[in-house]
Amino acid sequence: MLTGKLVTFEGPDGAGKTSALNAIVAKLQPQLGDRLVVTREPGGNQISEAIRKIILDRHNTAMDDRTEALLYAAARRQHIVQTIQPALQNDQLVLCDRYIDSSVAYQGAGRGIGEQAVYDMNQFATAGLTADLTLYFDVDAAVGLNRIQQHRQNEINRLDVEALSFHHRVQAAYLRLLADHPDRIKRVDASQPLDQVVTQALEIIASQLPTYVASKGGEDQ
Ligand SMILES: Nc1ncnc2c1ncn2[C@@H]1O[C@H](COP(=O)(O)OP(=O)(O)OP(=O)(O)O)[C@@H](O)[C@H]1O
Ligand SMILES: Cc1cn([C@H]2C[C@H](O)[C@@H](COP(=O)(O)O)O2)c(=O)[nH]c1=O
Repeated sequence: MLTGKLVTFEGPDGAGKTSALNAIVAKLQPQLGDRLVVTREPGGNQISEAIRKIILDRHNTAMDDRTEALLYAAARRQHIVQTIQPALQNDQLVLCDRYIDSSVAYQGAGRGIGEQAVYDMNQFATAGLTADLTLYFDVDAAVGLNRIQQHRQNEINRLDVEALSFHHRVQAAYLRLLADHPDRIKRVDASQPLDQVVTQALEIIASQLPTYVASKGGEDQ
């Protein structure tokens, strides 16, 4: 039985997901210890990280859009089987940097393969494993890309260098997902300074998953 919880972090490139995730982990680690699992997509284990290298390599300009979608889904399948599922069976709280919504937004809308088609393909890959809670880091696509250009020049991948119109399609798809799944996806205002982003994200996690994370002023769990 999957008694743990899966929390996913989503948003446009440069929204600040990874920065916020690192700060959240620093705050939750003392409370949760081994009960906390932190991972990312594509990646999280040796096989999925190897697939990540192929997908994000800027030299792979010949990669077909459907090949890209299938590689993300393949990395996800391996990640679920090797990392996420065992942690959920072990009652752990899994914080995952990106998951299936990224595929729907980037491959479905960004590449134009079709959001429903990419979702359906991922149902095969995930066997229906859905996040319990998704934090959507909401920032304008241009602001996110600008942050990467200004501060993260050393880590620009094959998707980051796509045209602004691609990133706008991705952002629009995310906003549709947010509207369509109000129970699962919660908005974080990622245009705020990082410390405020982290506070808001932690408040949401505490309010949605009180058995894992004590809310501010509440008793430690
Ligand atoms: N709230 C913020 N305000 C200003 N800059 C920020 C904020 N959050 C993160 N940054 C900076 O923006 C850059 C991108 O942040 P980060 O890598 O956390 O984004 P990300 O959402 O994980 O991006 P990607 O999905 O492309 O990996 C980093 O240089 C980070 O220091
Ligand atoms: C999971 C997933 C990711 N992507 C894109 C989004 C980003 O541009 C990169 C991952 O890089 P990050 O620095 O780790 O955010 O991959 C995607 O297009 N589809 C997906 O399913």
